[in-house]
Amino acid sequence: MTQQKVRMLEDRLLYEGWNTLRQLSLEYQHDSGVVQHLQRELYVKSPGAGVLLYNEVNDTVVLVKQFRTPLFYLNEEPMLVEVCAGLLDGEDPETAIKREILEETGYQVDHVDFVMKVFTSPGVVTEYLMLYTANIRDTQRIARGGGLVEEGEEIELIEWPLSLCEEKLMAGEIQDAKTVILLQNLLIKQAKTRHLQKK
Ligand SMILES: Nc1nc2c(ncn2[C@@H]2O[C@H](COP(=O)(O)OP(=O)(O)O[C@H]3O[C@H](CO)[C@@H](O)[C@H](O)[C@@H]3O)[C@@H](O)[C@H]2O)c(=O)[nH]1
Ligand SMILES: [Mg+2]
Repeated sequence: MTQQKVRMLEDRLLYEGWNTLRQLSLEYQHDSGVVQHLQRELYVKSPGAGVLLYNEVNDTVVLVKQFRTPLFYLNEEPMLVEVCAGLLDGEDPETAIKREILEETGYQVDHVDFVMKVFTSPGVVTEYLMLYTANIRDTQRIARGGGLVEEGEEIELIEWPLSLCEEKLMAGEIQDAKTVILLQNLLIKQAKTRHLQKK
């Protein structure tokens, strides 16, 4: 970017809690040369990581289901099915996601493959997610998982055949964006492999 296009006039703290709400005043220069004054609220939130756990032997995917407050607020079904994910908590993303996998699902995973970094809501929220896939086997499940009760977590494990995930994706029944991205990524990779094998 063109730092010269944008100049910070003020960065004001509106609220500091679990996350931080700020208000930026900016001077923004359009390509036409017109300079405009913008005020933008910003929810400053630490980054996270998410992982698609794929069991190649069973051809299944392990997902988590948990209560999500924003959906409750919107009067939507608040128990959301997602890939395992968590906040980085100051750790490097790979260490953080391996810890989350164990805490939430009970699987011990030594290797994860990086897929992509995505900004989850770039108009308002600073959050980005580091997304991974990991191959798991039944024998790697060394604990119950379920999340940290002392932090208010109650996580149900779900193991769905990949074919069922695909059906749900196509029916628009997977509502969490990081989960949609990772499932589509796996399905595209598998389709590409099949295509290459046919050649
Ligand atoms: N006290 C308090 N605790 C909170 C608050 N918000 C979240 N927590 C606690 O913070 C912990 C967060 O759990 P993680 O597993 O680390 O994160 P996550 O909620 O699964 O978030 C992941 O998915 C999100 C949704 O897609 C992502 O937004 C996030 O970056 C991350 O990837 C939970 O124990 C939750 O109760 C809050 O406002 N107050
Ligand atoms: Mg989590």
